[in-house]
Amino acid sequence: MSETTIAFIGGGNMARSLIGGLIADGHPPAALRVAEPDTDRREQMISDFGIQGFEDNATAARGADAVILAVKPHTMADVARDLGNQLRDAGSVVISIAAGVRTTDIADWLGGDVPVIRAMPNTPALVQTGATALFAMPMATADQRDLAETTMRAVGLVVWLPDEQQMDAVTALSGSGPAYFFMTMEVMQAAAERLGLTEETARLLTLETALGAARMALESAEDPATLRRRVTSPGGTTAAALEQLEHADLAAVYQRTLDAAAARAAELGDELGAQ
Ligand SMILES: NC(=O)C1=CN([C@@H]2O[C@H](COP(=O)(O)OP(=O)(O)OC[C@H]3O[C@@H](n4cnc5c(N)ncnc54)[C@H](O)[C@@H]3O)[C@@H](O)[C@H]2O)C=CC1
Ligand SMILES: O=C(O)[C@@H]1CCC=N1
Repeated sequence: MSETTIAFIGGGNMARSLIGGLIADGHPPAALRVAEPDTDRREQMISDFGIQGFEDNATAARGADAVILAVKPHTMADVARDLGNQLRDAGSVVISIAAGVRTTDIADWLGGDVPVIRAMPNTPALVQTGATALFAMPMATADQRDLAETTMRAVGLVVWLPDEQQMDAVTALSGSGPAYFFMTMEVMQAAAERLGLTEETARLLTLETALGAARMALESAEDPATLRRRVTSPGGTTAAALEQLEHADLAAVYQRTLDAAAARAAELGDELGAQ
């Protein structure tokens, strides 16, 4: 990737994943900046990645090609209001990764004519297998969209959304989604340990099975339902196992799971937009 200067405002979990993924993709650490008020976290980022760290948001953002707002949704209004004058004048591409917070609200907090791009990445960006959805305000230029896309593509898959409302569904699916798979791994490993495997054996087999299934589903021309049927011998072990998942109504559980996340994203947007 070219030496685009990217400033992260907020150096928490998601910024760390994006920064790690960008560096693994070859982005020069010297062209990455983070503004993080927590001294320990800031120093850790500087020593882990060799990037530039700042206590002050405006100093980090000054002259950057892209400014990624990576603070918690509730902190976004204050951060955007403080950076507004500077970002409006500098022409930096402003990308928010905050769940729920709408582009028009961010643009208002920034003080008006700023074409905000909203992104919903996920933490596997750290290992360059992230999945990011992007939405740009209509006033964003092709160059601004390109820069956002190139930045996020360096750490994984990118899709564009035609409608910002879909961002709540994306947040529920791929933004929060790694946590659902991690929880599945936790409980599968624990169940295998109760069946008598050692912790290490159960861990390795759980993780490799998850990776293998995801890779196979991605690379195969067949859909997951077909791949599932191929594991399931009639009267065999998988059939006995899947009967339990069907009994637990996994489809309903996942519908409620994604509904809850999407509803929370919409609620955050309403709550914070009223500020
Ligand atoms: N963690 C995840 O998997 C994902 C998170 N997001 C979004 O990314 C954003 C950040 O989330 P996380 O990294 O998980 O949170 P986090 O709490 O780990 O990071 C936020 C960071 O912002 C810093 N901060 C607080 N006030 C600040 C200020 N005024 N100026 C600059 N920095 C400030 C905090 O010290 C903290 O290090 C959120 O809006 C979240 O919705 C989006 C996709 C996935
Ligand atoms: O839990 C959250 O609110 C954030 C957004 C998506 C993943 N983590």
